[in-house]
Amino acid sequence: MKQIITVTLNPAIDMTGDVSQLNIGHVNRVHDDSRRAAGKGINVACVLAQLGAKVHTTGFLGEQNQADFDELFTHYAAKYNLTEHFIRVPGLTRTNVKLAEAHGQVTDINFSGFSVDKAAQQTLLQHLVECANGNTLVIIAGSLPQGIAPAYLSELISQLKQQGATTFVDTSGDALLAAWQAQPEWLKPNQDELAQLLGRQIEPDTIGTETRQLAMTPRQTLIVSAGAAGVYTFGAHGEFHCKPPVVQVHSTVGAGDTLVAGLAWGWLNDLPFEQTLKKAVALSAWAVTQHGVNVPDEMRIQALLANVAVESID
Ligand SMILES: Nc1ncnc2c1ncn2[C@@H]1O[C@H](COP(=O)(O)OP(=O)(O)O)[C@@H](O)[C@H]1O
Ligand SMILES: O=P(O)(O)OC[C@H]1O[C@](O)(COP(=O)(O)O)[C@@H](O)[C@@H]1O
Repeated sequence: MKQIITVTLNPAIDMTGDVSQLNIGHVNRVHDDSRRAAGKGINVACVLAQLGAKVHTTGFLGEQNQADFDELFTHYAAKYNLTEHFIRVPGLTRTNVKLAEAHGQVTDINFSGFSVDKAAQQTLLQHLVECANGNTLVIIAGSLPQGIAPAYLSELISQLKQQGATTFVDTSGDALLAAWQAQPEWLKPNQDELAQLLGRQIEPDTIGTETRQLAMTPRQTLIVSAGAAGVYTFGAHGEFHCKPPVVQVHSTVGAGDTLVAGLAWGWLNDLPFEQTLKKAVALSAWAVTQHGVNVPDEMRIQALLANVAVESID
Protein backbone atom coordinates (compact mmCIF):
# COMPACT_ATOMS: atom_id res chain seq x y z
CA MET A 1 0.00 0.00 0.00
CA LYS A 2 1.23 3.50 -0.84
CA GLN A 3 2.43 5.66 2.06
CA ILE A 4 3.59 9.26 2.53
CA ILE A 5 6.33 10.52 4.82
CA THR A 6 7.03 14.23 5.28
CA VAL A 7 10.40 15.48 6.53
CA THR A 8 10.94 18.86 8.21
CA LEU A 9 14.61 19.47 8.97
CA ASN A 10 13.92 22.96 10.35
CA PRO A 11 10.42 23.32 11.87
CA ALA A 12 9.16 26.62 13.21
CA ILE A 13 6.62 28.15 15.50
CA ASP A 14 4.83 30.62 13.25
CA MET A 15 4.00 33.80 15.14
CA THR A 16 1.63 35.73 12.87
CA GLY A 17 0.62 39.31 13.52
CA ASP A 18 -2.05 41.19 11.56
CA VAL A 19 -1.12 44.84 10.96
CA SER A 20 -3.05 47.41 8.98
CA GLN A 21 0.03 48.41 7.03
CA LEU A 22 3.68 47.61 7.72
CA ASN A 23 5.86 50.66 8.30
CA ILE A 24 9.51 49.61 8.04
CA GLY A 25 11.69 51.52 10.52
CA HIS A 26 8.69 52.49 12.68
CA VAL A 27 6.71 50.99 15.57
CA ASN A 28 4.02 48.66 14.20
CA ARG A 29 0.99 47.63 16.28
CA VAL A 30 -0.39 44.11 15.86
CA HIS A 31 -4.21 44.02 16.15
CA ASP A 32 -4.64 40.26 15.92
CA ASP A 33 -2.16 37.44 16.40
CA SER A 34 -1.83 33.68 16.24
CA ARG A 35 0.83 31.14 17.14
CA ARG A 36 1.13 27.75 15.41
CA ALA A 37 3.49 24.81 15.38
CA ALA A 38 4.56 24.72 11.74
CA GLY A 39 7.35 24.27 9.24
CA LYS A 40 6.92 23.11 5.68
CA GLY A 41 6.84 19.32 6.08
CA ILE A 42 4.62 19.56 9.17
CA ASN A 43 2.14 21.79 7.33
CA VAL A 44 2.11 19.36 4.39
CA ALA A 45 1.43 16.45 6.78
CA CYS A 46 -1.43 18.36 8.46
CA VAL A 47 -3.15 19.06 5.13
CA LEU A 48 -2.71 15.45 3.99
CA ALA A 49 -4.11 14.16 7.27
CA GLN A 50 -7.16 16.44 6.96
CA LEU A 51 -7.70 15.18 3.41
CA GLY A 52 -7.85 11.65 4.83
CA ALA A 53 -4.34 10.35 4.14
CA LYS A 54 -2.31 8.16 6.43
CA VAL A 55 0.86 10.17 6.92
CA HIS A 56 4.06 9.83 8.90
CA THR A 57 5.98 12.99 9.74
CA THR A 58 9.58 13.24 10.88
CA GLY A 59 12.61 15.54 11.10
CA PHE A 60 14.23 17.45 13.97
CA LEU A 61 12.69 19.34 16.90
CA GLY A 62 14.31 21.49 19.58
CA GLU A 63 13.92 19.79 22.96
CA GLN A 64 13.52 23.04 24.91
CA ASN A 65 10.16 24.17 23.46
CA GLN A 66 8.26 21.11 22.28
CA ALA A 67 4.87 21.88 23.84
CA ASP A 68 3.19 23.40 20.76
CA PHE A 69 4.34 20.50 18.59
CA ASP A 70 3.36 17.84 21.11
CA GLU A 71 -0.12 19.40 21.28
CA LEU A 72 -0.41 19.48 17.49
CA PHE A 73 0.76 15.88 17.06
CA THR A 74 -1.51 14.62 19.86
CA HIS A 75 -4.50 16.37 18.27
CA TYR A 76 -3.74 15.05 14.79
CA ALA A 77 -3.03 11.52 16.04
CA ALA A 78 -6.38 11.46 17.86
CA LYS A 79 -8.46 12.98 15.05
CA TYR A 80 -6.64 11.84 11.92
CA ASN A 81 -4.20 9.19 10.74
CA LEU A 82 -0.93 10.95 11.55
CA THR A 83 2.14 9.49 13.26
CA GLU A 84 5.33 11.35 14.15
CA HIS A 85 8.90 10.45 14.90
CA PHE A 86 10.93 13.63 15.35
CA ILE A 87 14.53 13.42 16.52
CA ARG A 88 14.79 15.78 19.49
CA VAL A 89 17.94 17.97 19.38
CA PRO A 90 19.39 20.37 21.98
CA GLY A 91 18.08 23.94 21.88
CA LEU A 92 14.94 25.75 20.78
CA THR A 93 12.89 25.26 17.64
CA ARG A 94 12.95 28.69 15.96
CA THR A 95 10.05 31.12 16.00
CA ASN A 96 9.31 32.69 12.59
CA VAL A 97 7.52 36.02 12.44
CA LYS A 98 4.85 36.67 9.80
CA LEU A 99 3.40 40.15 9.43
CA ALA A 100 0.16 40.11 7.46
CA GLU A 101 -1.04 43.45 6.12
CA ALA A 102 -4.71 44.26 5.50
CA HIS A 103 -4.25 44.30 1.72
CA GLY A 104 -2.89 40.72 1.76
CA GLN A 105 0.88 41.19 1.60
CA VAL A 106 2.83 39.07 4.11
CA THR A 107 6.36 39.79 5.29
CA ASP A 108 8.09 36.60 6.45
CA ILE A 109 10.99 36.77 8.89
CA ASN A 110 12.40 33.25 9.01
CA PHE A 111 15.17 32.56 11.51
CA SER A 112 18.01 30.07 11.07
CA GLY A 113 17.01 27.50 13.69
CA PHE A 114 18.83 25.15 16.05
CA SER A 115 22.05 23.33 15.29
CA VAL A 116 21.96 19.64 14.40
CA ASP A 117 25.03 17.47 14.95
CA LYS A 118 26.20 14.62 12.73
CA ALA A 119 24.92 11.90 15.07
CA ALA A 120 21.35 13.26 14.92
CA GLN A 121 21.62 13.61 11.13
CA GLN A 122 22.64 9.96 10.91
CA THR A 123 19.75 8.92 13.18
CA LEU A 124 17.21 10.61 10.90
CA LEU A 125 18.78 9.13 7.76
CA GLN A 126 18.59 5.68 9.35
CA HIS A 127 14.93 6.19 10.34
CA LEU A 128 14.00 7.22 6.81
CA VAL A 129 15.86 4.32 5.20
CA GLU A 130 14.04 1.93 7.55
CA CYS A 131 10.59 3.43 6.75
CA ALA A 132 10.85 4.00 3.00
CA ASN A 133 10.26 1.51 0.23
CA GLY A 134 9.06 1.38 -3.36
CA ASN A 135 5.55 2.45 -2.33
CA THR A 136 6.64 5.51 -0.39
CA LEU A 137 6.54 9.19 -1.31
CA VAL A 138 9.00 11.13 0.85
CA ILE A 139 8.41 14.88 0.90
CA ILE A 140 11.40 16.85 2.20
CA ALA A 141 10.30 20.43 2.74
CA GLY A 142 11.81 23.62 4.10
CA SER A 143 15.19 25.14 4.85
CA LEU A 144 18.22 23.51 6.47
CA PRO A 145 19.00 24.33 10.11
CA GLN A 146 22.52 25.16 11.27
CA GLY A 147 24.99 22.27 11.05
CA ILE A 148 23.29 20.63 8.06
CA ALA A 149 25.10 21.05 4.76
CA PRO A 150 23.27 20.92 1.40
CA ALA A 151 25.23 17.69 0.77
CA TYR A 152 23.15 16.02 3.53
CA LEU A 153 20.00 16.74 1.53
CA SER A 154 21.61 15.18 -1.58
CA GLU A 155 22.53 12.16 0.55
CA LEU A 156 18.95 11.82 1.86
CA ILE A 157 17.56 11.98 -1.67
CA SER A 158 19.98 9.44 -3.10
CA GLN A 159 19.58 6.98 -0.18
CA LEU A 160 15.78 7.22 -0.45
CA LYS A 161 15.95 6.66 -4.20
CA GLN A 162 18.10 3.57 -3.54
CA GLN A 163 15.28 2.31 -1.32
CA GLY A 164 12.97 2.71 -4.33
CA ALA A 165 11.08 5.65 -2.78
CA THR A 166 9.71 8.59 -4.77
CA THR A 167 11.15 11.90 -3.53
CA PHE A 168 9.54 15.35 -3.54
CA VAL A 169 11.57 18.39 -2.46
CA ASP A 170 10.45 21.94 -1.65
CA THR A 171 13.37 24.05 -0.47
CA SER A 172 15.36 27.16 -1.31
CA GLY A 173 18.86 28.62 -1.88
CA ASP A 174 21.88 26.29 -1.81
CA ALA A 175 19.69 23.44 -0.58
CA LEU A 176 17.52 23.79 -3.71
CA LEU A 177 20.61 23.65 -5.91
CA ALA A 178 21.82 20.50 -4.11
CA ALA A 179 18.36 18.95 -4.34
CA TRP A 180 18.02 19.72 -8.03
CA GLN A 181 21.41 18.11 -8.71
CA ALA A 182 20.31 14.99 -6.81
CA GLN A 183 17.30 14.75 -9.17
CA PRO A 184 14.28 14.06 -6.97
CA GLU A 185 11.21 12.93 -8.90
CA TRP A 186 9.34 16.09 -7.84
CA LEU A 187 10.76 19.55 -7.18
CA LYS A 188 8.67 22.63 -6.27
CA PRO A 189 10.42 25.97 -6.25
CA ASN A 190 8.36 29.14 -6.23
CA GLN A 191 9.10 31.76 -8.85
CA ASP A 192 11.71 33.57 -6.69
CA GLU A 193 13.45 30.33 -5.77
CA LEU A 194 13.56 29.32 -9.44
CA ALA A 195 15.12 32.71 -10.27
CA GLN A 196 17.75 32.11 -7.55
CA LEU A 197 18.48 28.65 -8.95
CA LEU A 198 18.89 30.00 -12.48
CA GLY A 199 20.72 33.13 -11.31
CA ARG A 200 18.43 35.59 -13.12
CA GLN A 201 15.05 37.30 -12.82
CA ILE A 202 12.12 35.48 -14.38
CA GLU A 203 8.89 36.97 -15.70
CA PRO A 204 5.72 34.81 -15.67
CA ASP A 205 5.66 34.61 -19.48
CA THR A 206 9.23 33.24 -19.62
CA ILE A 207 8.88 30.61 -16.87
CA GLY A 208 8.35 27.92 -19.50
CA THR A 209 11.39 28.64 -21.63
CA GLU A 210 13.61 29.20 -18.58
CA THR A 211 12.47 26.02 -16.85
CA ARG A 212 12.98 23.80 -19.89
CA GLN A 213 16.67 24.69 -19.72
CA LEU A 214 16.97 22.79 -16.44
CA ALA A 215 18.22 19.42 -17.67
CA MET A 216 15.95 16.88 -16.03
CA THR A 217 15.55 13.16 -16.32
CA PRO A 218 12.31 12.12 -18.09
CA ARG A 219 10.92 10.83 -14.77
CA GLN A 220 11.03 14.24 -13.09
CA THR A 221 8.24 16.75 -12.59
CA LEU A 222 9.05 20.38 -11.90
CA ILE A 223 6.29 22.47 -10.31
CA VAL A 224 6.86 26.22 -10.31
CA SER A 225 4.40 28.10 -8.11
CA ALA A 226 3.84 31.75 -8.84
CA GLY A 227 1.41 33.06 -6.22
CA ALA A 228 -1.84 34.44 -7.68
CA ALA A 229 -0.61 33.54 -11.19
CA GLY A 230 -0.90 29.87 -10.20
CA VAL A 231 1.28 26.91 -11.06
CA TYR A 232 3.42 25.92 -14.04
CA THR A 233 4.34 22.25 -14.45
CA PHE A 234 7.00 20.66 -16.62
CA GLY A 235 8.36 17.17 -17.16
CA ALA A 236 6.97 13.68 -16.67
CA HIS A 237 3.33 14.75 -16.24
CA GLY A 238 3.23 17.22 -19.11
CA GLU A 239 3.39 20.99 -19.39
CA PHE A 240 0.49 22.91 -17.87
CA HIS A 241 -0.41 26.29 -16.47
CA CYS A 242 -3.09 26.08 -13.78
CA LYS A 243 -4.71 29.31 -12.57
CA PRO A 244 -6.38 29.66 -9.15
CA PRO A 245 -9.69 31.40 -8.60
CA VAL A 246 -9.66 35.00 -7.43
CA VAL A 247 -9.93 34.95 -3.64
CA GLN A 248 -9.77 37.41 -0.75
CA VAL A 249 -6.19 37.12 0.53
CA HIS A 250 -5.70 36.97 4.27
CA SER A 251 -2.30 35.25 4.62
CA THR A 252 -0.21 33.50 1.98
CA VAL A 253 1.71 31.53 4.65
CA GLY A 254 1.11 27.83 4.04
CA ALA A 255 -0.13 28.19 0.45
CA GLY A 256 2.93 26.44 -1.01
CA ASP A 257 2.71 23.66 1.59
CA THR A 258 -0.99 23.14 0.81
CA LEU A 259 -0.17 22.93 -2.90
CA VAL A 260 2.47 20.26 -2.20
CA ALA A 261 -0.01 18.31 -0.06
CA GLY A 262 -2.64 18.45 -2.82
CA LEU A 263 -0.14 17.08 -5.35
CA ALA A 264 0.86 14.31 -2.94
CA TRP A 265 -2.82 13.45 -2.40
CA GLY A 266 -3.14 12.88 -6.15
CA TRP A 267 -0.03 10.63 -6.10
CA LEU A 268 -1.46 8.65 -3.17
CA ASN A 269 -4.79 8.06 -4.89
CA ASP A 270 -3.47 7.57 -8.43
CA LEU A 271 -5.57 10.49 -9.67
CA PRO A 272 -5.08 11.74 -13.25
CA PHE A 273 -2.52 14.56 -13.19
CA GLU A 274 -4.77 17.38 -14.43
CA GLN A 275 -7.35 16.51 -11.77
CA THR A 276 -4.60 16.43 -9.13
CA LEU A 277 -3.26 19.77 -10.24
CA LYS A 278 -6.66 21.45 -10.17
CA LYS A 279 -7.45 20.14 -6.69
CA ALA A 280 -4.02 21.18 -5.38
CA VAL A 281 -4.48 24.68 -6.78
CA ALA A 282 -8.03 24.96 -5.39
CA LEU A 283 -6.79 23.94 -1.92
CA SER A 284 -3.85 26.36 -2.07
CA ALA A 285 -6.17 29.21 -3.07
CA TRP A 286 -8.31 28.40 -0.03
CA ALA A 287 -5.16 28.43 2.13
CA VAL A 288 -4.52 32.12 1.40
CA THR A 289 -7.99 33.11 2.63
CA GLN A 290 -7.12 32.24 6.25
CA HIS A 291 -4.32 31.71 8.77
CA GLY A 292 -2.86 28.22 9.07
CA VAL A 293 -3.48 25.20 6.89
CA ASN A 294 -7.10 24.09 6.83
CA VAL A 295 -8.93 22.00 4.28
CA PRO A 296 -12.43 23.28 3.46
CA ASP A 297 -15.52 21.06 3.22
CA GLU A 298 -16.28 19.23 -0.04
CA MET A 299 -18.90 21.77 -1.16
CA ARG A 300 -16.41 24.62 -0.92
CA ILE A 301 -13.73 22.57 -2.68
CA GLN A 302 -16.17 21.99 -5.58
CA ALA A 303 -17.00 25.72 -5.72
CA LEU A 304 -13.28 26.59 -5.86
CA LEU A 305 -12.62 23.87 -8.45
CA ALA A 306 -15.28 25.34 -10.72
CA ASN A 307 -13.09 28.43 -11.01
CA VAL A 308 -9.71 26.77 -11.49
CA ALA A 309 -8.47 26.89 -15.08
CA VAL A 310 -5.89 24.56 -16.55
CA GLU A 311 -4.30 24.83 -19.98
CA SER A 312 -1.46 23.10 -21.80
CA ILE A 313 1.69 25.14 -22.34
CA ASP A 314 2.78 25.04 -26.00
N1 LIG B 1 -3.20 35.51 -4.08
C1 LIG B 1 -3.48 34.23 -4.38
N2 LIG B 1 -4.68 33.91 -4.91
C2 LIG B 1 -5.00 32.64 -5.22
N3 LIG B 1 -4.14 31.59 -5.05
C3 LIG B 1 -2.92 31.86 -4.54
C4 LIG B 1 -2.53 33.18 -4.17
N4 LIG B 1 -1.26 33.13 -3.68
C5 LIG B 1 -0.90 31.81 -3.73
N5 LIG B 1 -1.88 31.06 -4.26
C6 LIG B 1 -1.86 29.62 -4.52
O1 LIG B 1 -0.88 29.01 -3.71
C7 LIG B 1 0.16 28.45 -4.51
C8 LIG B 1 1.49 28.57 -3.80
O2 LIG B 1 1.78 29.93 -3.55
P1 LIG B 1 3.23 30.53 -3.75
O3 LIG B 1 3.22 31.87 -3.10
O4 LIG B 1 3.60 30.48 -5.18
O5 LIG B 1 4.15 29.46 -3.00
P2 LIG B 1 5.09 29.56 -1.74
O6 LIG B 1 4.14 29.69 -0.56
O7 LIG B 1 5.81 28.25 -1.74
O8 LIG B 1 5.96 30.75 -1.95
C9 LIG B 1 0.07 29.20 -5.84
O9 LIG B 1 0.66 28.46 -6.89
C10 LIG B 1 -1.43 29.38 -5.97
O10 LIG B 1 -2.03 28.19 -6.45
O1 LIG C 1 11.99 26.41 6.24
P1 LIG C 1 11.76 27.77 5.67
O2 LIG C 1 12.08 27.88 4.22
O3 LIG C 1 12.41 28.85 6.50
O4 LIG C 1 10.20 28.03 5.72
C1 LIG C 1 9.50 27.89 6.92
C2 LIG C 1 8.20 28.58 6.84
O5 LIG C 1 7.46 28.07 5.75
C3 LIG C 1 6.13 27.75 6.14
O6 LIG C 1 6.04 26.33 6.21
C4 LIG C 1 5.16 28.29 5.14
O7 LIG C 1 5.54 27.87 3.85
P2 LIG C 1 4.74 28.25 2.53
O8 LIG C 1 4.19 29.63 2.72
O9 LIG C 1 5.74 28.12 1.43
O10 LIG C 1 3.65 27.23 2.40
C5 LIG C 1 5.94 28.36 7.51
O11 LIG C 1 5.09 27.61 8.31
C6 LIG C 1 7.35 28.39 8.06
O12 LIG C 1 7.54 29.43 8.98
